[in-house]
Amino acid sequence: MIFNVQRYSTHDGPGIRTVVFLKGCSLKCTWCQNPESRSATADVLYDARLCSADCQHCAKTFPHAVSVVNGRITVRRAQFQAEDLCQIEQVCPSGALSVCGDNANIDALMQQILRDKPFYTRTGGGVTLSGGEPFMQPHTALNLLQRCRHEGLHTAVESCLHVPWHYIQPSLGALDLMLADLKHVADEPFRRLTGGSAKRVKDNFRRLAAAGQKLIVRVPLIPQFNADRASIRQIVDFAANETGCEAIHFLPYHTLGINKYALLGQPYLAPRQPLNDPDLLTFAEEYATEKGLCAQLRG
Ligand SMILES: C[S@@+](CC[C@H](N)C(=O)[O-])C[C@H]1O[C@@H](n2cnc3c(N)ncnc32)[C@H](O)[C@@H]1O
Ligand code: SF4
Ligand code: SF4
Repeated sequence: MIFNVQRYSTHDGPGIRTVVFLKGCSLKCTWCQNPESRSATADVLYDARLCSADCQHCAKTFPHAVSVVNGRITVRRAQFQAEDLCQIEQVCPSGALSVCGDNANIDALMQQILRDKPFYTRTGGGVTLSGGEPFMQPHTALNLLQRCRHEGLHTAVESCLHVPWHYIQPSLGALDLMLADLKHVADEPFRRLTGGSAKRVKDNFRRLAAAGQKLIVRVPLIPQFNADRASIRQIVDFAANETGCEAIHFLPYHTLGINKYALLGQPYLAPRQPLNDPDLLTFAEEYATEKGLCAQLRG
């Protein structure tokens, strides 16, 4: 199940890349820029700004999932049946209702990826799997990585590492670069704001180090979570001492995904202002450099 294929990306590994976004994640980070990636199945999105509420085709076709209350459309996303999903975009003339997520045909996906092979070759680029958490679909991830490797393409994965090791390990033989998040090293804040276990992530970092995996650590800097000097010190110390990474990238918190929560009918629980703390970013860069890491701020 994939939800997007993005061509000509330059932020998710070296060179020009195609990024394939897989659905499903075992974390629920409150700040996630891709909330539509988190469930493993297709999501119904409803954008009230595009709906005139006049036609009411949706309520007539899917009375079990859509009703009209005081002239306004009310969508109960969980009530849509699997067979409704392929009709939704035909039924709604304005695009207010749409479906996110599709069962990928790997052959068709590879054909699409290979169209840009000249760009990858010229720039040292390739293919990055992202999400969601790509390793939540371990067989699809392995299949795609092996096929890209067979075609001579550089391969990368963006992962939160919050999965059982045996979901990750088989892919390592076909993986050139792991871009792995180290969101926090302390269990309490990690559990509170992502719903997961920092220990599981740290254990997987140690296993990647033991396997000699080429690795870049990424740290999203999130206010009221880890965007403070004490947390940054702890994270950088772990990255420097236990991961064998070649670089660390800090990603300042942004709110670009905020509108997608409304489309999913979910509340946005993270801060509404992006991180704006140049001194903290300078501190993070300098502290990581002091610890022997190649540090970068990424937009
Ligand atoms: C959407 S995630 C997908 C990969 C994987 N699930 C993960 O979290 O590493 C891609 C990158 O975006 C970062 N990210 C997600 N939401 C963000 C936000 N609101 N601000 C800054 N970075 C964010 C993640 O930390 C991760 O490095
Ligand atoms: S079919 Fe689309 S435009 Fe028409 S009422 Fe339903 S959501 Fe609105
Ligand atoms: S791990 Fe990544 S995809 Fe999953 S919720 Fe967190 S930021 Fe989103």
